[in-house]
Amino acid sequence: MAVTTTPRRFPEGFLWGAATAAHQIEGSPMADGAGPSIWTRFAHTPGMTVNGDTGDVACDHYNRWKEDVALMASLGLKAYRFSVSWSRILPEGTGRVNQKGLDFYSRLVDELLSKGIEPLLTLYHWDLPAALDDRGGWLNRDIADWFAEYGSVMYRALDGRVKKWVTLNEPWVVTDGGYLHGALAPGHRSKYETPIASHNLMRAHGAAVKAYREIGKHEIGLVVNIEPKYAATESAADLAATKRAHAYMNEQYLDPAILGHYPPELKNEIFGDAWPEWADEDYALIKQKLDFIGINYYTRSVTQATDSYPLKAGAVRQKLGTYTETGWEVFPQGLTDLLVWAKDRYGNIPTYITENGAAFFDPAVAEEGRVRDPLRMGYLKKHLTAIRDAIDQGCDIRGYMVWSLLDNLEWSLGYSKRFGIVHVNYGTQERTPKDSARWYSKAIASHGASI
Ligand SMILES: N=[N+]=NCCCCNC(=O)[C@@H]1[C@H]2[C@H](O)[C@@H](O)[C@H](O)[C@@H](CO)[C@@H]12
Repeated sequence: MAVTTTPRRFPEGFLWGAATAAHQIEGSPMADGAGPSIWTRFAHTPGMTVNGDTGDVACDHYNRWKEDVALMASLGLKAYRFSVSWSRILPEGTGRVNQKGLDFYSRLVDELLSKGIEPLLTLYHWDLPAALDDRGGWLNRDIADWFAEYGSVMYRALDGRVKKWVTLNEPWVVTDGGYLHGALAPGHRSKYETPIASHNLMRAHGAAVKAYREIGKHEIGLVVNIEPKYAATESAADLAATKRAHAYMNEQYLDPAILGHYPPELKNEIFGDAWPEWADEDYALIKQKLDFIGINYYTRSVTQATDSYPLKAGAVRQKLGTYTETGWEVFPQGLTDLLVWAKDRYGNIPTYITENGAAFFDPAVAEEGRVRDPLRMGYLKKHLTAIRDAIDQGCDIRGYMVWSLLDNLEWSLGYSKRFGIVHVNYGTQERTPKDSARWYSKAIASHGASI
């Protein structure tokens, strides 16, 4: 008997797109009256990035935005997730608006819409205006008002043309990288600053959502990077470490945003006396109704007890695992597990996979103009299948944004890691769609049936 398999189709209206971030692709950080960001400063500080790489040129998207939108259209993208550089809009972070900065994003949005590509706009993707960092940045409680002011400028300018807004990209990485371990801008290393920065990020998120409800008429959400933690053994120590790691990365941001409280492990088992007592009005500000959440998924972590500070937990490399160029295990089942966990904990809020992708060593562009990246194609296939499985288990997944459209500046790792489905020759700025881009185009055109 012939076995008929229904095509692995995705829900009607599933939003197929790709994601980038301002500082990673735009270049020209100081053009047209923009102010410096903490990443302009950090990357120009000797030793902070691989090879001293900076965002001064990047993918020159600030000048090539029109051709990049044409490229997105040629791939059949239905959506494009990008971020706005706060210091292009408000060079001092607050007060004076730089109209030329606003005009850049207005033109970009109009071009996207003219090609039938839906814009998803992230207000904050790590590039804080340096002028605000000089005033304490995420350590200054006033930043909730500064961020709401910036958001309001953007809402008034673009709401309606932009119908899906994101306040923050990955508050966990901003805090863990920028304030605890110092690998990311502004490069602090303080157990005491970390909870304060994290809490102010969430207060700012709440203030920006509140401001949106006054001005906007569409949708706004929060994007988090979460990563399933699996205990390395059933020992009490490893189980406790796994619980701490899960609370610290996966619950720390969605819990206050949606449930109105932090996981108790943060104070009781991780930060201790470094965890301040927060006022009730802070929790009320943070807990604002969200229209959607964005989940950025890259990998899992098999977790054991370690003497790491202050988490006392760490990942165990899997002997039989497959790893990407950034040292992350390829584990698509983790995405299914995580989406089901989020559905059960947070009430099946409409969810977008706002980032998913991998850096593999890509060959140079072949003479016939091809870039063969079978490992990336396999990664995308497996993770889209994992999303299908989560949908079959009742998760309300509305779309998928591959990270990333273009090879780009991988923060402190500079240009040494390539996540793009489109290859960028940084010398000539030539874009070459990789095999994974061709594969992704087919997946979009077939609503996932070709996966
Ligand atoms: N172990 N381990 N864990 C993996 C933890 C992942 C944390 N990094 C991210 O999620 C960043 C996100 C960022 O938005 C983008 O701007 C970055 O370019 C990508 C790629 O790095 C990802």
